[in-house]
Amino acid sequence: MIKVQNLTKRYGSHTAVKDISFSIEKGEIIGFLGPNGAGKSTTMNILTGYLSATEGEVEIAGKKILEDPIECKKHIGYLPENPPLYMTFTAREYLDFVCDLKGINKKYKKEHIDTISEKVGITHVMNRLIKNLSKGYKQRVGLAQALIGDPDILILDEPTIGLDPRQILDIRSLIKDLGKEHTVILSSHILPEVSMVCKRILIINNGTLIADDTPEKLASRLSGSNKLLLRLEAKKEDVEKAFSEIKEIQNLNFKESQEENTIDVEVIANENTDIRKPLFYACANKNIPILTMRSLDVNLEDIFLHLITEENQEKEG
Ligand SMILES: Nc1ncnc2c1ncn2[C@@H]1O[C@H](COP(=O)(O)OP(=O)(O)OP(=O)(O)O)[C@@H](O)[C@H]1O
Repeated sequence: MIKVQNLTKRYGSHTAVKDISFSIEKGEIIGFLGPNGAGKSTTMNILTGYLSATEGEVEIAGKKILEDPIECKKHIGYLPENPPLYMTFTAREYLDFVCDLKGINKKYKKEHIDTISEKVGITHVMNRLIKNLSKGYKQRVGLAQALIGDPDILILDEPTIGLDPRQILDIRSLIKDLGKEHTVILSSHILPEVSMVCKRILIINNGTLIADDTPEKLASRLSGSNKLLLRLEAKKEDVEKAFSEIKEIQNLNFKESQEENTIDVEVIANENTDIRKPLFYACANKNIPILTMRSLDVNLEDIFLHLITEENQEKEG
């Protein structure tokens, strides 16, 4: 659906995006992450045809954006960081205007606007002036604007910035729903947001793509192992004895537990092994009750900081 090849963007002598390549298949929800100034907005603006690249190519649905910009733009709905809303218009007037800009047939305009406003939950504010809407509703109108013309790709730049916690939850769940019918690229520096909504993550730092993977794979790449936390009703020596036969275990870290007669143990196992069953049988053989067994996942924040620090250190090195 989207193919980016060797994309570079220079502003004068400053290179904002350096030789980035990736492709996105139909129906994917991609998180585009990076610290401030990393090059996210520049990349998005090139994908949407607002900026031209210094070098490299962008293909949308098989067409090159430089050769066929109008055809490419028909596939894209864009919600910029600051949605281009006209404050003195009502929501309906504004969406009507966007329909005209996008060349929607007059006959279907009303029906199209009604369908979209229902989808983004603004039906009851359609006749209110945009300037009088809350920030959350303004953002919904911005999303409705992006959906006009039924584009198959949605590019959303920091869609929850400046919203209150309730509005953030609402917009996130709306984006998740939209992801069922659209290919979505979501730029954000809010890590939980990306891990909640996206199946694949691209991380950009200093204009360079430093990661492109699922949140789970990024996590295991960071830890290089997998960790489980167990609470067992046993003594440390008995646990050590019970687990001594399991070859995949790299390390055991014992911790004091809050519950009487129990012990917490962090089990670190080899990468790509699932040792839950061997642990269960080892405990069952020694009559050790398992009170808790859970994965200790590395969170996205850890991954992000690790990759960015690693990259910056390599550069300095
Ligand atoms: N028009 C411009 N002229 C010169 N430099 C620019 C211009 N636009 C962006 N830059 C620079 O290019 C780099 C990348 O900027 P960009 O806005 O793409 O980053 P970003 O990842 O979107 O950051 P943020 O999260 O802060 O929006 C930054 O160093 C920025 O200062």
